[in-house]
Amino acid sequence: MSEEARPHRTAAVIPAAGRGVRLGPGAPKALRTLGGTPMLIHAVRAMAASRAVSLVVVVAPPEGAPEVKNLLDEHALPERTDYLVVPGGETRQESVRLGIEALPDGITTVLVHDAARPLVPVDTVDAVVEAVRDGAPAVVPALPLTDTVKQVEPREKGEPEPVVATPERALLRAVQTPQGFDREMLQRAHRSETAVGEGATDCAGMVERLGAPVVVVPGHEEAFKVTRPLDLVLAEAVLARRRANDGF
Ligand SMILES: Nc1ccn([C@@H]2O[C@H](COP(=O)(O)OP(=O)(O)OP(=O)(O)O)[C@@H](O)[C@H]2O)c(=O)n1
Ligand SMILES: C[C@](O)(CO)[C@H](O)COP(=O)(O)O
Repeated sequence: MSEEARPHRTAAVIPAAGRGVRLGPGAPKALRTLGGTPMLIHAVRAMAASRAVSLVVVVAPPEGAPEVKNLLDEHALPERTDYLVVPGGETRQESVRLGIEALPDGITTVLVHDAARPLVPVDTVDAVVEAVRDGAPAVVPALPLTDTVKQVEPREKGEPEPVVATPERALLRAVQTPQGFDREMLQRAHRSETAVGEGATDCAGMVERLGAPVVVVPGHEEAFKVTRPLDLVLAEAVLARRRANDGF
C-alpha cells in the first residue's frame, strides 16, 4: 500500500512504572488517587478522549501489572479504545521502549504520555496528533517559561553553584506530553545507540539526537506533571473546578 493510502492509526503509550520518589512515601505514583480515582486512570481517559486514539498501552510497575489490568477493567473506556498492559523497566526510557515493543502492526502514529500528567486536555492531544499526521516526525506540546533559567556548574547539595550562562528566555519552552511521533521514527530513536543514553529525558530529545526535526505545538497549563506534593494539591484543585463546571 502506498504511503498516502496507508490509513492513520494512533496508539498512546503511557509509561506508568515509576515510584514517584519526589512525591514522597506511598503507593507507586500512577496508582495514587486524584479526586478518588487513580492518576493513571485519568491519564488513560485523557488519551482515550481523543477520537484519534484507538489503542492505549499502559506500562505498569513490574509487580503491579495484574492490579493495573484490573483497574482498567473496572474503569470503562470508550468502546472504540482497546488497551494493553505491559510490565515496565528501571527507567522511563526503558519503560517507553517496552511499551513501543508491544505495539501491534498497523499503528502509524504513537503518542507517549506520562501517567504523571493526568489532566492534559483533549484539545492538546488532538493538536499533537494532527501535527504528526500533517507530516512532522516528532511533535511536542510546550509552553513559554515564566522563570528566568540559569545554567550552572553543579555542586554538592547546599553548596552555592556558579552560574555559567543565562539562556535567552524567549527562546525556551517547557516541554510536556503527550509527545507525538511517526512510529518508525520513534522506534529508530529507541534502537539507536546515539539516541539512547545519558541526558535523554524525553523521547523527542532522542529523535533530535538522530538529526531529525522536532516541532512544538502549544501546550496547556493543565498538562503539568505531578512531581512533588504541591503538584498534587494543584491537581486536586483543577479537577474539583472541572467537576464543578461540568455539574457532577
Ligand atoms: N522506571 C520508570 C520511571 C518512570 N516512569 C514513568 O515516567 C513518567 C514520568 O516520570 P516521573 O514523573 O519522573 O515519575 P517517577 O519516576 O515515578 O517520579 P520520581 O522520579 O519522583 O520517582 C511517569 O508516568 C512514570 O510512571 C516509568 O514508566 N518507568
Ligand atoms: C517527558 C517529560 O515529561 C517532558 O517534560 C519529562 O522530561 C519527564 O521527566 P521525568 O524526570 O521523568 O519526570
